[in-house]
Amino acid sequence: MSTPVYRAGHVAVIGRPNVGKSTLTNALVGAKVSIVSNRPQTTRHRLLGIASFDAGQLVLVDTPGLHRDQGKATASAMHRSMNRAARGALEGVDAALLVVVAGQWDEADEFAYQALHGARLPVVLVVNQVDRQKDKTALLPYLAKVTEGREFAAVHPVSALKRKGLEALVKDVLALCPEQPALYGEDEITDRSQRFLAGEMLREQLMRQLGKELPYATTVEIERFEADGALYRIGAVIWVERDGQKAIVIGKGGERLRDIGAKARQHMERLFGCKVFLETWVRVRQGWSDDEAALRAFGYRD
Ligand SMILES: Nc1nc2c(ncn2[C@@H]2O[C@H](COP(=O)(O)OP(=O)(O)OP(=O)(O)O)[C@@H](O)[C@H]2O)c(=O)[nH]1
Repeated sequence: MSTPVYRAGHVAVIGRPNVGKSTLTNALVGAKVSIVSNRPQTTRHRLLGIASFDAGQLVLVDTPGLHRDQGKATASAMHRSMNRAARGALEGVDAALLVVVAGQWDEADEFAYQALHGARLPVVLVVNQVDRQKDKTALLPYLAKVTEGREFAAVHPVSALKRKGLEALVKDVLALCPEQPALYGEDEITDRSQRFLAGEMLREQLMRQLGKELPYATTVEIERFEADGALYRIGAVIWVERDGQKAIVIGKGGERLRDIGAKARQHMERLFGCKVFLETWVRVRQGWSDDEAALRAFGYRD
């Protein structure tokens, strides 16, 4: 009897906001949550989660270079920069999951597809949220339309929320990964990595929601990270350099910071699988980026 093949690889999870990337990642990672972020990661990839199966391991990564700019680039400028950006961002990635919402295909979906295609990476189309489609007969024509003239290594209608269709998806994605041993241990979950991840999730929301307005010298420090039964109490400081920047992050009536915190908390709860009580403060520390001690405190130096 031949030994079963074990495959492992890095898989980019790409898609516009709210399509269900986090839900999908979490569903794939499953109960055996083994999120590791204290290992050095290439700056190009941000680790989302590690999904381990009998037949292999998928290291799910986000590739920040692939997100469409919030600004209004012209189509041609966008196309010019796209392939270059995609190639860089996707270095070391074995396959990509392009997540879309069943029944929808808009400009942002097309942008992501073109970027992935330009990088010559196998793209698996994940048609998510099929459970929300009332008219089940609409799925086939939709699939025919989106696959026409586009190349996908596989197409999988799924419901990340209801965990439907994931087994077949995993099988096809693993098939695109090289035969090699697991890249990470299955039980590397530690408070430290969760603490680190909490900071990353807040940082991600700052980037997403502030875009170009995000002051360059912004950093996140997790001051407090306590597990209180099934509740995590997390206190985070967002450091900026000037009062004006503080006002930008906080927004009118504190609305912006509230939105940023709410979304970050939602992601933390999903990834950690428990309730999170998140408190955030914006503090000003002048010239912190020049200050060696401050950089050390924020984890920028050993
Ligand atoms: N009905 C249904 N809802 C889903 C499914 N997948 C995700 N959702 C919901 O869609 C919303 C967005 O899901 P997320 O996983 O946060 O989406 P995301 O792509 O990670 O969003 P960003 O972080 O903003 O990019 C949440 O309310 C999810 O519960 C699904 O398969 N079915």
